[in-house]
Amino acid sequence: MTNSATPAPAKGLEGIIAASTRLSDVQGDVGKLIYCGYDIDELAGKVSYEEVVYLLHHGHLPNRKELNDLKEHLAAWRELPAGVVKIIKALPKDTPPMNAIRTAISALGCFDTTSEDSSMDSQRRKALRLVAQIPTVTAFFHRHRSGKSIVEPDSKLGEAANFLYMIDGERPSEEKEKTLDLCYVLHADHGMNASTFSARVTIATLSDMYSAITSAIGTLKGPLHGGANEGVIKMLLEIGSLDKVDAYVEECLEQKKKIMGIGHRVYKTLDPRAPHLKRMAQILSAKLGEPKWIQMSDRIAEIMLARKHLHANVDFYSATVYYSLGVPIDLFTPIFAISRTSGWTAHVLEQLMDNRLIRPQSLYTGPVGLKVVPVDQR
Ligand SMILES: CC(=O)SCCNC(=O)CCNC(=O)[C@H](O)C(C)(C)COP(=O)(O)OP(=O)(O)OC[C@H]1O[C@@H](n2cnc3c(N)ncnc32)[C@H](O)[C@@H]1OP(=O)(O)O
Ligand SMILES: O=C([O-])CC(=O)C(=O)O
Repeated sequence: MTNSATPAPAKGLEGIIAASTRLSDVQGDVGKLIYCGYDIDELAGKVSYEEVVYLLHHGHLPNRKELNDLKEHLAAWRELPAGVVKIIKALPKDTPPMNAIRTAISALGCFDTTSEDSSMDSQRRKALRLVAQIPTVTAFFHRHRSGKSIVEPDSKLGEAANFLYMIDGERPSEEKEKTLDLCYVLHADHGMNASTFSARVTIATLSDMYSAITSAIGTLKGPLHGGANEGVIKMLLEIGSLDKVDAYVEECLEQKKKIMGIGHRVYKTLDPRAPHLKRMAQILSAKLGEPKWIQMSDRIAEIMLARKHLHANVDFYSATVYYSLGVPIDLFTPIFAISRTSGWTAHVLEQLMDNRLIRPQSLYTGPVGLKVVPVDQR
């Protein structure tokens, strides 16, 4: 129901506070990101991804025993039901990995006999099990589509190392493992971003954990959200060299085409995750003898700041990090999803602890008072 006093909607829900959360605070005006009280700059390099998973799921950093228990659970829960492996192997090899992951996570719900158990103990178990299983799903699909045999998870390896092991079939170097671990830390949670909002909307109907995470994966996939990291590297490859950057960006601006990895709904200054990713990208690309990716990125960022007052976001430099690690381009967004599963599941648990259906209003702008004309007279 609307009338002339109804306020216009905030397009894209910009500026609307849709939920309270103790999980993360995105301070867009000053470019700060806080996880449960800790500044991302304080966490980066000091804690592992597993510690962040614990922080998000429990609200405090784990002590040694709590961390060891969490790692044991994660390692024990990585395996997939045979039925889900069968589904993954039946998927077309050329389907985008994000579609395969979305389907497999949904299928996991069908094979979990506790899927509809809404007790908080069961929800917590499912949350952590999904954090453990999404890397396996991703790696199994990748091996399947590459025509290679599946590599079973190695319970002796941590989350980052095990994922790299499952996709490559060999244990990663310490540098590779540490780099991916820090990427996971940086991507774990981010306030009421679109995919987290999807997860919360889904669980708020008292649906199940698998449905909520399936919704989130489908939302993260888009190029305006998590899918932008793949767009960034495709753009860099298309441009090809530093001397072609200016003309490329100018043409995009003229044609009102978006530059991937630039701009953010909340940050009006630099995304605080970007400098960490840029540092990693600089080190890795220099080692590979390919500094051009970072030089091109820097030039794009410089032009976009000068011309549009827009800054680089998390996806801008993560693209060069993953590319330099040798990760296939269409696994960039899945890596984001793997890490963000910790945040999504934490938000689902938080929503369930103080739930109310999420159901905003819409402003009707269509015609009124129409009369039905019989079908053959239309
Ligand atoms: C993990 C993440 O999700 S981080 C974001 C990842 N997404 C991307 O990197 C995709 C590129 N960026 C964008 O599309 C946007 O900046 C978003 C989606 C991130 C934020 O969008 P919004 O807050 O809705 O801003 P909106 O799209 O309305 O843009 C506002 C203005 O800035 C411009 N703009 C915003 N981002 C860009 C960009 N990347 N390239 C060129 N222009 C841009 C728009 O064209 C628009 O200009 P106009 O007012 O002259 O028409
Ligand atoms: O918060 C957002 O809108 C997007 C983002 O940076 C994220 O999800 O990490």
